[in-house]
Amino acid sequence: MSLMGDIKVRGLRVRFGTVEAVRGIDVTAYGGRATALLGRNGAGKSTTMRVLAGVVPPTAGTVVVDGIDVVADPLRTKRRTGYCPDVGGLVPRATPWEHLQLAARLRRLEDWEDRGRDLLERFELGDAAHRVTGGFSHGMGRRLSVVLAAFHEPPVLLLDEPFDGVDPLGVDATQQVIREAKARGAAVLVSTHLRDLAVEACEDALVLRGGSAVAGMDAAELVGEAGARAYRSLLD
Ligand SMILES: Nc1ncnc2c1ncn2[C@@H]1O[C@H](COP(=O)(O)OP(=O)(O)OP(=O)(O)O)[C@@H](O)[C@H]1O
Repeated sequence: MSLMGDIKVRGLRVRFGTVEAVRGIDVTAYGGRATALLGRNGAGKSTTMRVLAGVVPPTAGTVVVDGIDVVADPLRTKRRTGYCPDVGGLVPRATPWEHLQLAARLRRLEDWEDRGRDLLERFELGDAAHRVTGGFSHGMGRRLSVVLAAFHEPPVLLLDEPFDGVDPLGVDATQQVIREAKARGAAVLVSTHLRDLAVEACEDALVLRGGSAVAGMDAAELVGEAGARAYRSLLD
C-alpha cells in the first residue's frame, strides 16, 4: 500500500552534456520517515534532489513522488513537494515576508499568516521579516529556505544541505520541522555531509558515490565511531 509522500525512484540517470551526474540509482522513501542522502562532493545528491523536486528532468528511469510521475507531471510534483535547494532560490530584493506571500499566492494558501509568522520566529527570522534577503548571511538564507520548503506542509519535504553553515538554534529548528513533517505522515529526504545530524534526523540512509547508490542502511548503523568508520569505508 502506498502511503502519503512515498518516493519511488528506479534506474534514475541524469546526464549534463558529457557528464553523467547520476548513473542508475534507486531510492525508496516512505511517508512518516526521513531518509538521509549521504556522499562526497559530486556524488549526485543535489542532482537527485532536483529531479525529485521536478526541477531537473531525468535522462532515464522512473521517478514517482507522492503517487505522481515527475516526468508526466512536473507541475503537480512541485505542488506536492517542499524543496530547500542547496544554493539559490531566494530573491535578493524580496523580504522573508514577501517570499511567504508569494509562496502562499502560488499555492493558493489561505489563513497562512499565523503559520508564516510562527515559522519565522522559530527560525529567529522574526526581526528580519521585513529586510531584503540580499543582505542576509549564508546561515540566515539557509534558515529561510527551510521555512519556505516546510511552509505549506507538503507530503514530501526535500532538504538539500539544510544544516550547512547554520547555527545550533537554527539546527534545532530544522530538526523540529523534520520531526513535525514525519509526524503528519510526510516523507522527508535530507541531503547532508553532516553524518551526526543526518543520524539524528533520519531513520534511513542511502550513500551515493560517483552517481551510484553504494549502500542503503538504517541510519542507526552510522552512529558514533563505528558508524564513522563504516561510512568512510563506503566513500573510498
Ligand atoms: N548543471 C550541471 N551541468 C553540468 N554538470 C553538472 C550539473 N549539475 C551537476 N553536475 C555534475 O554532476 C555531478 C554530481 O553533482 P551534484 O551536485 O549532484 O553532487 P552532490 O553530491 O550534491 O555534491 P556536493 O556535495 O558537492 O553538493 C558533479 O560532477 C557535478 O559537477
